[in-house]
Amino acid sequence: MTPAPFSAPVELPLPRTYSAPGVLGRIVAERTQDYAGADFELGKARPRARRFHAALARPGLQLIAEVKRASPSQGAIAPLDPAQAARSYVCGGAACLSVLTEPRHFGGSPEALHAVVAAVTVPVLRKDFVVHPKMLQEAADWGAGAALLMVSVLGEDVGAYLKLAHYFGLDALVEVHDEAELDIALAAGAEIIGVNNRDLTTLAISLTNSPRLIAHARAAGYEGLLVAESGYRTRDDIASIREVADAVLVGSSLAGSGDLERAARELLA
Ligand SMILES: O=C(O)c1ccccc1NCC(=O)[C@H](O)[C@H](O)COP(=O)(O)O
Repeated sequence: MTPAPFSAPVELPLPRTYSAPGVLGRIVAERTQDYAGADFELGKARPRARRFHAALARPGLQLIAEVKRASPSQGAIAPLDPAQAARSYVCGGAACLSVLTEPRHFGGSPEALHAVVAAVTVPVLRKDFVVHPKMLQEAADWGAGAALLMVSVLGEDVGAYLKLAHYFGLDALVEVHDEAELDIALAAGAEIIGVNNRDLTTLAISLTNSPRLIAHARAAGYEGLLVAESGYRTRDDIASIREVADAVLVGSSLAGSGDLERAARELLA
């Protein structure tokens, strides 16, 4: 695929304190503190390879398999070796990988991302709670092909973060949970929208959320890629999004399965 040239001048999002209710609010406050006063210089624009986008745009439902060792909803999931987990997921048919880099609640780390990028050739998403421009620069420096941007955290600032992700050569998975957030993602020009079934303030999951909002996005004329996220455990679970989503992002059920390659293959069968 020909790299897309970067043209627009970047509107740098000013680091500021974001807030959110519940568990999400606690994590966002911690990540804001982690990056307070971070050393950040914009530097040069980097070419966009759009490999993450291309991998998800292939025909059929694509799998983004997540390297997830723990979570607020499950506690400890599995003491995965990131590189080994990544190789197993790819052998099981994953098109892309998602790697958590948040350390306190998800057992993630920059090292996990480095290890995965070195172990496989498929594009890798940096999964974190982006609250500072430095986090996108790090994602690019660490070899990720994409970063997560959450509308529930960034609100209208997601547009500026999206442009910055592109400036750094990254694709962005812009995550929404309800209609209002979807409208913000659409207005921001998101090329890839993820619909989370998990309400991150209560941690409750509803598998009807993704198909509902995916239908809503398509009805609004959205032609970008749509990813269903969270709570999927079985082939039956993904039946409702198989024909409507471009990809499904799965973490806990694969990571905790004991046989990651087989679990990924069986989910996609
Ligand atoms: O997974 C959690 O408990 C969680 C809690 C608070 C904020 C975010 C959280 N998860 C992040 C994710 O988006 C999921 O890791 C991802 O969608 C995969 O979900 P699952 O397959 O249900 O592990």
